[in-house]
Amino acid sequence: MHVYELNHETQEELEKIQNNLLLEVKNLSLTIERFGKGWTRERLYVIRDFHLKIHHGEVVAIVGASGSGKSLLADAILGIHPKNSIVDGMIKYENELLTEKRRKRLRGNDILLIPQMTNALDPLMKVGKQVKTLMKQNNHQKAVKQIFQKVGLDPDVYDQIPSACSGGMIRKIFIAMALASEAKLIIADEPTNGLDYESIDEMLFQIKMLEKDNKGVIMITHDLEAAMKVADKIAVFYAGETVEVVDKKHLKKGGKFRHPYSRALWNALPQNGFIAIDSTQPSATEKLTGCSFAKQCPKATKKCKIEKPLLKEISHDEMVRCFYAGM
Ligand SMILES: Nc1ncnc2c1ncn2[C@@H]1O[C@H](COP(=O)(O)OP(=O)(O)OP(=O)(O)O)[C@@H](O)[C@H]1O
Ligand code: NI
Repeated sequence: MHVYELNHETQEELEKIQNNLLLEVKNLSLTIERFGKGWTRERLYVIRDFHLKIHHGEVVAIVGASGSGKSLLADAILGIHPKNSIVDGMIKYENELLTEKRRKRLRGNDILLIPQMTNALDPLMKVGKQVKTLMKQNNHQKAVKQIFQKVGLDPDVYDQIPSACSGGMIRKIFIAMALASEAKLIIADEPTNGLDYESIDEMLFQIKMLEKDNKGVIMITHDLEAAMKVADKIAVFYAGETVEVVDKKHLKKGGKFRHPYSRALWNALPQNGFIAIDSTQPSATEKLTGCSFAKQCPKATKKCKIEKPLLKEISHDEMVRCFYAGM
C-alpha cells in the first residue's frame, strides 16, 4: 500500500541532485566497549542505524535529546571517535568512499568541526592568528578583521587570547574560522548552546551566511525550534537511529512531522502547548527488537514491539521509520 505519493523527479533532476551531493551516511553504527560492574564487558550501542544526506549549500539539522550520542556521531563522521569504540557503515564524501586516508586529508581542510566545547582553541595564541592560519589565500590581518565584523565581533578581538573571550564570542570566532576556511562541509555541534534568545537568532543568521558561501552545514542540536528556523532539512535522531528526515518545505506548507517521536518533540515546544510525553530513550546497553520508540509511542501496536520498521523513502531525501506514519 502506498502511504505517500513519491515525487517523481526526472532523470536529469536526479543526476543534478546526485552531483550536488556532499556527504552521504548510510547504516552508520558506533558501539562502545567498556567494563561494567564486576569487570564484565559491556557494549553500548550509542549509534545504531544512522542515515543522512547533505548537499552543497544546504543546512541539515540533526535533532536529538541530550546525551543521545550526537557528539559521537560528529566524531564518527570525522573519524575522531574514542579508541574504545567501533564504527561501522558507509560514508561517502562527494560521491566517493571516505576512507581513513582520505578522511585524514580532508579533516580540518574540506571538513571542519565547530566543537561543542568552547575551550577548543589554543589558549596561548591570539584568536585572530588562529583564524588567519585557516586562510589559504588573502591571509592578511585585515581580511580576518573584516570577517570578524561580518560575524559581529569587534576587530580588536584579533589580538585577544581565548580566555579573554566570553562563550558567545568564542562561538562567533568558530563561525569566523569556518568562513575564513575553504571547507565545504561544516559540522557545528550545538552552536547555540548557552546563548540567550537574541544571540541564538544571530548565530542562526551566521549559519545561513555559511550556507550562502555554498558550504554544507550539519547543525547538531537538541533545540528543535532553532533547527526549524535555520535548516533546509531536519533529521531526527532517537535511540541512535534516524527516525525521520523532513524537508523544511513540507513543514512550511503546513505539513506535519511524520514520526510520532518528532511530533512529540514538536508538541513539547512552548508555542505548541508544552505537551510532554515520557520520552526516556531506551538504554544504550539494550539490544532492541522492534521499533525503538514503541514503549513511548501512543500509536504502537503488537507489530511495533516485535518488528523493526525500516526507513521508508518519501522522496529522494525525505524518509520516515514508522509502520503507520501518515495514517
Ligand atoms: N569515550 C566514551 N566512553 C564511554 N562512553 C562515552 C564516551 N563518550 C561518550 N560516551 C557516552 O555516550 C553517550 C553519548 O554521548 P554524546 O556526547 O555523543 O551525547 P550528546 O548527544 O552529544 O550529548 P549532549 O547533548 O550532552 O551534547 C553518553 O551517554 C556518554 O556518556
Ligand atoms: Ni554533544
